[in-house]
Amino acid sequence: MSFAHFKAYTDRLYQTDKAFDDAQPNRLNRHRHLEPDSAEFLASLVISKRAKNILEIGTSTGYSTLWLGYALAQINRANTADSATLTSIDIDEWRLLTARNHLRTLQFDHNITLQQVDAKDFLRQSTAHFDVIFLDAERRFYVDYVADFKRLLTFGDMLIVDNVISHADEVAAFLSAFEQDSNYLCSTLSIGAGLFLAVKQSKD
Ligand SMILES: C[S@@+](CC[C@H](N)C(=O)[O-])C[C@H]1O[C@@H](n2cnc3c(N)ncnc32)[C@H](O)[C@@H]1O
Repeated sequence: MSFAHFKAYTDRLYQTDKAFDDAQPNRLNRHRHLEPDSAEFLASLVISKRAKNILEIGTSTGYSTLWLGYALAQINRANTADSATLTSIDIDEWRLLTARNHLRTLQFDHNITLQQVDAKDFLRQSTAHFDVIFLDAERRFYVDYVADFKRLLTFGDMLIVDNVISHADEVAAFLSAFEQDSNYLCSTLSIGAGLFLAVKQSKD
C-alpha cells in the first residue's frame, strides 16, 4: 500500500471521528485522536529508532494505532530477520473492535496485538521489554504508572506522552517524575497538543 493511500484513509478516519467528537458533550464519549502532525511524528520516531517492541496505551478507534502499524510495517519490510511487534491496549471493547477493523482493512493486523485491559493492571503485570511506549489514555491515572514505567524502561528506550501542552496541569506531576530523574533525558515538543519524550539514558 502506498503512503498516499494510507494517508488518505487515516485522514478520512480522523475527520469522521472529529465530527463525531465535536457532537459529544461528554469528553469520555469522544474518540480523542492525537493530532495528525503528532501521529506522523510518532511514526517517524518509531521508524528512526527501528523499534522492536512497541506498547501503545489508549487505542481508541485506532487512529494512532494505524500510524504505529504503518511504522511497524515499514520496519518489518526493511528488516526481515526478526519481526517488530506492537501491543495496543484500551479499556473499551467497542473501540478496540473498531480499531481491529481499521487495521484489517489496511492489512496491518500482522504482529499487532490489541488487548482489552486496564492500563494499571497491564503495567503492573508486564515483564515484557518495550523500546517505545506511547501513552495516550486517562491523564489523571498517569502518576499511578510511574513506578512500572521506570521498572520496564531500559537504556535507550523511549516514553512518548500526548497532550502535555494542551493539558499541562493534569500531567505536571507525572512529567516531573521523569524530569527530576537524572536517568532520563526529557523533551517537550510543540507538535499537535504537545508531545513529551523521556529517553532512558543510563543503564541503571
Ligand atoms: C485519548 S484516547 C486515545 C486516542 C488514541 N491514542 C488515538 O490517537 O487515536 C484515550 C483512550 O484511553 C482509553 N482508556 C481510558 N482509561 C484507560 C485505562 N485505565 N486503561 C486503558 N485504556 C484506557 C479510553 O477508552 C480511550 O479510548
